[in-house]
Amino acid sequence: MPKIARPFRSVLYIPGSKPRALDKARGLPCDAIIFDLEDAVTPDEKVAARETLAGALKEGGYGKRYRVIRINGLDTEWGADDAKAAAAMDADAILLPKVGSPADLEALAEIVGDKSLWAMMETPGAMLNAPAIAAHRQLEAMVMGTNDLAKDLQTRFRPDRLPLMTGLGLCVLAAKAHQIAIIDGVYNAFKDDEGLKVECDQGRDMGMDGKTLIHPAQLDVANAAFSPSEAEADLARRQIAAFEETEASGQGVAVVDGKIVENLHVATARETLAKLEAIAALNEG
Ligand SMILES: CC(C)(COP(=O)(O)OP(=O)(O)OC[C@H]1O[C@@H](n2cnc3c(N)ncnc32)[C@H](O)[C@@H]1OP(=O)(O)O)[C@@H](O)C(=O)NCCC(=O)NCCSC(=O)C[C@H](O)C(=O)O
Ligand SMILES: [Mg+2]
Repeated sequence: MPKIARPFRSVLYIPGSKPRALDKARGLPCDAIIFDLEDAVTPDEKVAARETLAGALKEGGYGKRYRVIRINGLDTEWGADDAKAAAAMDADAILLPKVGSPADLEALAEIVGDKSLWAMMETPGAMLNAPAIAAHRQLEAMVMGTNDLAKDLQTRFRPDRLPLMTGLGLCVLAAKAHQIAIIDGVYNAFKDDEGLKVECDQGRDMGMDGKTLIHPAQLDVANAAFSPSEAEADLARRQIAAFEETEASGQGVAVVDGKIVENLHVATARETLAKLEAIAALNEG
């Protein structure tokens, strides 16, 4: 059973210092929002951003969008105060940047109590400690920080993300083993829909639940890429029907479109249809 079962196709970062963007998000088709107090906010705006964000969340209006607050690291001058303030705000989870080990999450839990936690996975150390981080009792999701990871690895940008693949793969494995959500990193060229689509499809194929985004123009591409397609839904329905028919006749394997269908394929087919229902429920009202 996943720790948190709901769509996270599109997870939009919004700088906590920008009232206009905070307001605009109330009407944007994103599954979740990360209200950012870290890298999107300049040092001289950090304290004011905390107040601005507290006001926006108090006002509400974010509907069914999952609300996550990214605080500054606990090793910075703002981190502890951010954590205390975030614990008192009306949000669903708190996201800690540059998590290196479960001890970092434990230090945050000491301040925020039993709040749900998310972890930015964005350092080489985090990649190597991914299984232990994913096992933390309060952790609901991992978010890939591919900019910081690329910086620490001293890689060059490549459309195929080859230099990041080991880290991405380790985090996907850890998240799946502990049944928590995993959200892919941002695509910086926010006007390049084509490139974004390629990266979303790659993340989806790896098993990511969705993509973090930096601009509203990226939402439609991510929502489409991480939703089951019509063809996938149709295949899922046909696989379930064929398998039930085969089972009724006392056999364990059906064939659809020339390929075998066993009970594990039916489990995947049911997950596909459940995901579509969850997306429809999110879009209602
Ligand atoms: C990238 C931007 C700086 C571009 O901003 P701007 O030039 O204002 O864009 P537009 O004029 O095209 O904006 C059009 C309208 O959309 C609103 N807007 C823009 N961005 C957002 C947003 N993220 N959420 C909600 N609304 C947004 C504008 O207010 C305009 O509204 P209106 O005037 O009413 O029409 C900007 O998009 C931006 O700041 N994006 C977020 C950047 C960010 O959050 N960065 C940090 C997260 S990424 C990260 O940290 C990576 C990770 O840690 C790693 O290591 O990889
Ligand atoms: Mg980062």
